[in-house]
Amino acid sequence: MRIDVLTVLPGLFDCFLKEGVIGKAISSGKVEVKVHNIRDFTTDKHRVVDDVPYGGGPGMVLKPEPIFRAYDELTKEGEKPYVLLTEPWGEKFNQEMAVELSKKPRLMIICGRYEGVDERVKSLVDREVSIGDYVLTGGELPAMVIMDAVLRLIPGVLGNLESLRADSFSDRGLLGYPNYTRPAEFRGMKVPEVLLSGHHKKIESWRKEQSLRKTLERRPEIIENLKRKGLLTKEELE
Ligand SMILES: CC(C)N1CCN(Cc2ccc(Cn3ccc4ccc(-c5n[nH]c(N)c5C#N)cc43)cc2)CC1
Repeated sequence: MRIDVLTVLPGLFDCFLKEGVIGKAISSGKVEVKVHNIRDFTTDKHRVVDDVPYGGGPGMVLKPEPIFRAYDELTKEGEKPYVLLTEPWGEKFNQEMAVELSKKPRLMIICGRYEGVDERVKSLVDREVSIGDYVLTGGELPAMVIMDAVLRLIPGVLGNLESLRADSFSDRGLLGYPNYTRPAEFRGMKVPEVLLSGHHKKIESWRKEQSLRKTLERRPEIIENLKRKGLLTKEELE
């Protein structure tokens, strides 16, 4: 998969693209992520990317020309990307969308800033996406959240962890089971006996039960949604 990111703050992506699972996936060539500074697609001496809003109002708006120039330049060759725009009021990003996006061969993520982008930029956009009902200062962190959730689903990115994942709980949006590691007792708090038993079938069913119980307690709508889609097995429903 290739992802092109358009932003006026490219430096925000430096650590994200170098460290951890995502950093390894990029350095090993499993995925390609290119971050482009929208300013590099301006033509004036001052490299202006924003302007005051028509009709008045606070703040500045990202101009359409540099973004369109970037899009035209980056789509001259190769497959046309599926274009996302991060927006405070976009469609809510979730695991289902991450799975769908992970199947696209090429994505482009346009990161807004200031009061957002000129409305005409949306003629390039396939999906306006929000990562949640809270207000951030720009679209770069949402772009990293989206890329993280999508790229971890690309085969080979998680390495051997993929094969260890018996049932893709998290990929169905279920909350995770409790994790423990050594020591077996810490400040009087013991690791559940079943996890020390070495009985894999019992461990697996304990983890499944814990995940379903936690999801039912904290996010019952996820269970209802999976029920409606027939994505819960008979024993999971008991
Ligand atoms: C009247 C006047 C005082 N109001 C001022 C606030 N305006 C709304 C407003 C609010 C914030 C921003 C900052 N911003 C710029 C581009 C951009 C992209 C994504 C997000 C974003 N925030 N939260 C998410 N989940 C997001 C995602 N994905 C935020 C962004 C831009 C715009 C509404 C008008």
